[in-house]
Amino acid sequence: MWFGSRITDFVSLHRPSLLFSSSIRFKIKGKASTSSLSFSKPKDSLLYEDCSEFLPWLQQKAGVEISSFLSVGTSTYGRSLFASRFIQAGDCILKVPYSVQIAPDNIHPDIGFFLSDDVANVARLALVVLAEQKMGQDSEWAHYINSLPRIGELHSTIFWSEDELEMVRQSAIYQETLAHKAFIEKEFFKVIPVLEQFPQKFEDTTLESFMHAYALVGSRAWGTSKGLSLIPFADFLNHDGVSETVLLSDEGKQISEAIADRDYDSGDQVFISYGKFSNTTLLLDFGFTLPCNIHDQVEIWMCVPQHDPLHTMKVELLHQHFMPTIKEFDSSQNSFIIREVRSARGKGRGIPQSLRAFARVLSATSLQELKDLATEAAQSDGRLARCPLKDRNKEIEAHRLLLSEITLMIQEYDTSIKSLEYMNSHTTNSRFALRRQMARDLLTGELRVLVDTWIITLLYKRFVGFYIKGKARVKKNGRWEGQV
Ligand SMILES: C[S@@+](CC[C@H](N)C(=O)[O-])C[C@H]1O[C@@H](n2cnc3c(N)ncnc32)[C@H](O)[C@@H]1O
Repeated sequence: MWFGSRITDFVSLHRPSLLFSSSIRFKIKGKASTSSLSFSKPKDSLLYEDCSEFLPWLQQKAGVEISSFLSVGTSTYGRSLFASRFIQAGDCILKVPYSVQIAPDNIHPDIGFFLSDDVANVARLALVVLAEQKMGQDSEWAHYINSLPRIGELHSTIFWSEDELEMVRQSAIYQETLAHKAFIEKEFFKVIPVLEQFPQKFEDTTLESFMHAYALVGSRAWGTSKGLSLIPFADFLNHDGVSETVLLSDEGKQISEAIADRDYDSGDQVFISYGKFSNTTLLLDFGFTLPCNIHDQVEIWMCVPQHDPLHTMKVELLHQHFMPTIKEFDSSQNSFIIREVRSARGKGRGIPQSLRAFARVLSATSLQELKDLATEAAQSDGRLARCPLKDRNKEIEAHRLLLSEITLMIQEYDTSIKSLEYMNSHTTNSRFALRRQMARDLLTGELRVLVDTWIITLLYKRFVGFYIKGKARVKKNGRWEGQV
């Protein structure tokens, strides 16, 4: 679906972990099949707060109408936008001019002068937020800045305590969180000279407040055609994993706008899609999870064991064929992302080819087999072990290795999820309870993907086994002989 040719660009909520991709675009695809997932809450469950001054303030600042369809309120997701009248699919529900968006170039030129080029846009925008916060009511953006979540109100795993993080140690998010925190810390050290140069603006800034501002930007700035921007009002829209509404950027008219993908009754909460994100991304970058996320995925680590007599040759072969290795851990380890398979016929993203290839290399027991794999790769497109092994028993062995790895992971995930149940089950700490629920959503989603993959791997292994039986049995003199 394409909403008019005058629209020049899609914009997407910025992903901090994709800091170096300047423009991230998400195409609108066919509607995903999760009709059971509905994010519209019953109207009486909404906690309306008086946010009625926000839109008139922004419209006055912009000098144009921004929306006649939406009003600002509060729901269980924090600040939210609601239909103030019936919305029909295709209606343009908001138009926010570039003039009332906050971009890195809003940074005061004197401050910008002292910033080194390698300070990324997220950090620059975080400095704008910090400077405006410091100005308090004197800020021209005070209405907006005051409406943003405060320290302690964000739930990205970068703000989780060590004990809380322990809940998700099983998931790739654990290492990603540590890496992301280290990255933000580096950005902080880069901007310290600027903070010291302008004490009147930044004297109270600490690593904690910088991280908060950084996470605010990361969870609500949009990658637009003019770079990264905070778009007041539009950033009150919450995420629905199956929504087809995205924020669009019209460079000609210098506005960002959103088109409703469905009908909404007056009073319904209106949603948008931040992108096709797994719970790992949602939790790390936005501080929330979906209970049943159709974009769930899991990272699986495979390694060539040190005790394998062909260890060195296998690692070398994998290197030669560009299998990425993670040097910080162990040069013989590889990580693979497994995504959910969405239909009984195996349509969608199941076991990645690279993972099967890795398992095939792993199952080799002689130098000759490795040489054969290298020759086969050289004779085809250069990629290693992309086709089933000619020796079916070897193919079965490769998938048996995969199965045992996945089985182990399933057991570990199961143990972690069970331990969440027993953990302070009567806790009165609502923040901990919320984070524990997020940990549960994350781990159960990843476990679901693992179980699906386990079934597919098992079926494949069985199928190859039947094939061998069929080949090996030969009818001689009217009688079946050979391997059964
Ligand atoms: C762009 S802001 C949306 C407005 C936000 N609710 C607020 O209070 O300002 C993104 C934040 O909204 C919240 N959020 C958005 N969609 C959500 C969802 N489906 N479930 C839970 N929280 C959500 C998360 O806290 C996220 O970091």
